[in-house]
Amino acid sequence: MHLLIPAAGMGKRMGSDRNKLLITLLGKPLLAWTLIAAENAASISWIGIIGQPEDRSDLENILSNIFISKPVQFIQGGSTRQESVYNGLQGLPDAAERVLIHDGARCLATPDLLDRCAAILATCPGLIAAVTVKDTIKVVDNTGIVVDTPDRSNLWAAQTPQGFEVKLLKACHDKGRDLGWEVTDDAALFEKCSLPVTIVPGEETNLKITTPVDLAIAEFILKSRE
Ligand SMILES: Nc1ccn([C@@H]2O[C@H](COP(=O)(O)OP(=O)(O)OP(=O)(O)O)[C@@H](O)[C@H]2O)c(=O)n1
Ligand SMILES: C[C@](O)(CO)[C@H](O)COP(=O)(O)O
Repeated sequence: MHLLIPAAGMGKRMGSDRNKLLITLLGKPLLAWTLIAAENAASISWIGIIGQPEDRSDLENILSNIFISKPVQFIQGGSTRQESVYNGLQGLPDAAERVLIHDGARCLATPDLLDRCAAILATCPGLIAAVTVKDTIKVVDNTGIVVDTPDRSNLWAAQTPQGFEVKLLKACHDKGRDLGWEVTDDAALFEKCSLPVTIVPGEETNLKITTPVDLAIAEFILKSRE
């Protein structure tokens, strides 16, 4: 299975002055943890790291300090996650029929989650790892008044990995670019094209490192795995 890792963001919400994936977490750059999970996932045979050119030497440095036995390709990122994944899809080898996409920032995902997604992707055109929402969610209008409380049993929080048939996802990205769709994940493009996206139970610990508090939680989770 081919794996694309979007790693070309900035980390504005982290308040960082450089790509947050280069921040050290328990002795290793954040992205190293994501790459180690990919290395340990038996189903993954090829890794595409989507990064910004200015981070290239730091990303190469990360690779030289961990053991990765699988072929790794660098692909230039774009100005949004959507654009980065678009570039990633163009950088896939021609032989890639299906692809998993996993955020570099979700560095706590386990190899088991990647392998489960890869196995299920053999049976469906698109999938998304997700977890049920624990809080009661409110819909609020622009004056700050609650207007709705959706039924929680239908709500899932999106994670990555997300996986797709490459031909279909490429067509969805092309359509999205033509029509000016702006989305935060690839499953949303599939949905907008009326293609089915299967839910795969994700992991509660598979958080996206977004703000400084996430770093502290991630460190706690990694320590508990030692
Ligand atoms: N132009 C971009 C923006 C984001 N990403 C990647 O997409 C994933 C999810 O994005 P997010 O957590 O929002 O990362 P940032 O864009 O870095 O964060 P922020 O929105 O706070 O700036 C991350 O692994 C990030 O590196 C990317 O490849 N290219
Ligand atoms: C793809 C994603 O990680 C799913 O939760 C997420 O949508 C990335 O973008 P966000 O803007 O940081 O939510």
